[in-house]
Amino acid sequence: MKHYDKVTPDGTRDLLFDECVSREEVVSRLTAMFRSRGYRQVITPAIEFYDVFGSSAAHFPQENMYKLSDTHGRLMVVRPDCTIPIARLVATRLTGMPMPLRLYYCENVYRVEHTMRGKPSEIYQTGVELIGSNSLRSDLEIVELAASGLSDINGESFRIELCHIGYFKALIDSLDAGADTKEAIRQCIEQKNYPALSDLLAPFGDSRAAAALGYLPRLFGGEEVFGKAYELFSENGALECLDYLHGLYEDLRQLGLEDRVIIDLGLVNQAEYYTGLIFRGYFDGIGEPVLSGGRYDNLLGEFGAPLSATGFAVNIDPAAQVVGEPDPQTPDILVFSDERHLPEAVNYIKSLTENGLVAENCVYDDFDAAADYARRRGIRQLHVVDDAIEVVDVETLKGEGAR
Ligand SMILES: N[C@@H](Cc1c[nH]c[nH+]1)C(=O)O
Repeated sequence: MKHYDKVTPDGTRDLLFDECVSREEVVSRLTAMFRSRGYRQVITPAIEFYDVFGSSAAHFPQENMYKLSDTHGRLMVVRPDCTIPIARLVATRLTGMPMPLRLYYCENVYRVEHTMRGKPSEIYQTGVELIGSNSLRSDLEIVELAASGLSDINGESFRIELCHIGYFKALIDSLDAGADTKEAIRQCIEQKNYPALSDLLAPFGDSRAAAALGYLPRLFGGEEVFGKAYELFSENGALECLDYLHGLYEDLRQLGLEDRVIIDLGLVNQAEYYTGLIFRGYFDGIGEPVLSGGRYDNLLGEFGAPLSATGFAVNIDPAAQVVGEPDPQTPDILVFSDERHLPEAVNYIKSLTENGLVAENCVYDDFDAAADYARRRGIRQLHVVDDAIEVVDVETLKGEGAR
């Protein structure tokens, strides 16, 4: 029988020292920013009933969720997303609160990764949800907050791609095709698979919607994208969606974000709860998105509380790659004592740490072993607690009365 006792499950990994520090750094910068804008933290369980994710609307395909059963045999999932449990939480416990609600979270999500491309299944995210407002103001707040957060981590080296899913919906709804074909078209647009897309659209001849869908992956860039998109298709609600996105883009330009924000009308994410704005954030040199978000005005209604909402989540690990070399976490002092002075040594460590130093307790009984450990660990000072404190410089092993 094959044993799996020395490996971690597919898509997961252990994180060591510096990686933990970089993670914490990203989380603390972002969450401090969220709090400074009035967002408050919530924590939802890591496991939820399957029905939360898999009921009528089924925003996540069941094959992408980790499942287990509880003691009553009921089907559970390990949360694949934070936004859906927050919709459940708000709808069941917070509808009496003054709206809008500003919530943030910092949690792992788990998504089964079938591609075998080494993508993670366990994704640590921090994000915000602004619930109870359907105005442009709230989308502007959210996109600006995303930009401020990315800039706080990586200066000017980021970009945000913006889309309005309503434009795609207007096009696809104008096409006389079955649900499977529509989903196949969406996937080709998302993956910018031009040959397969034109094959799928060929049966629709010279329909304007089909022509616009074929062009969608190329509707990418700045202001000029709007001109082209209006020209390609403006019926069936498309005009209103483009106007909305255009207004938002103008406001972001006035905020000085013109060079950071890109319009990408081909951004047709899989998470089907988006109803309006969709956006993604990238860092220069990091291939995967570090941030994703958008407006979801129907999700809370599925839980019985018809409230509009918008938000985003940052994937911490790709973001942590850019925060720079963390502090090597070497203690300042190793504190050594003989057995008779153990309590004094413990108190001495406490007094050092109260003064902002990092002091480690030595577990060895003999001085040479302590000095050897300090050298290997890069600790420069060894403090020997006896009737008095003796300070020994580890590099030279010289000090007052060094032996
Ligand atoms: N939950 C989404 C991000 C999001 C937050 N709010 C809205 N969208 C994701 O993981 O991609």
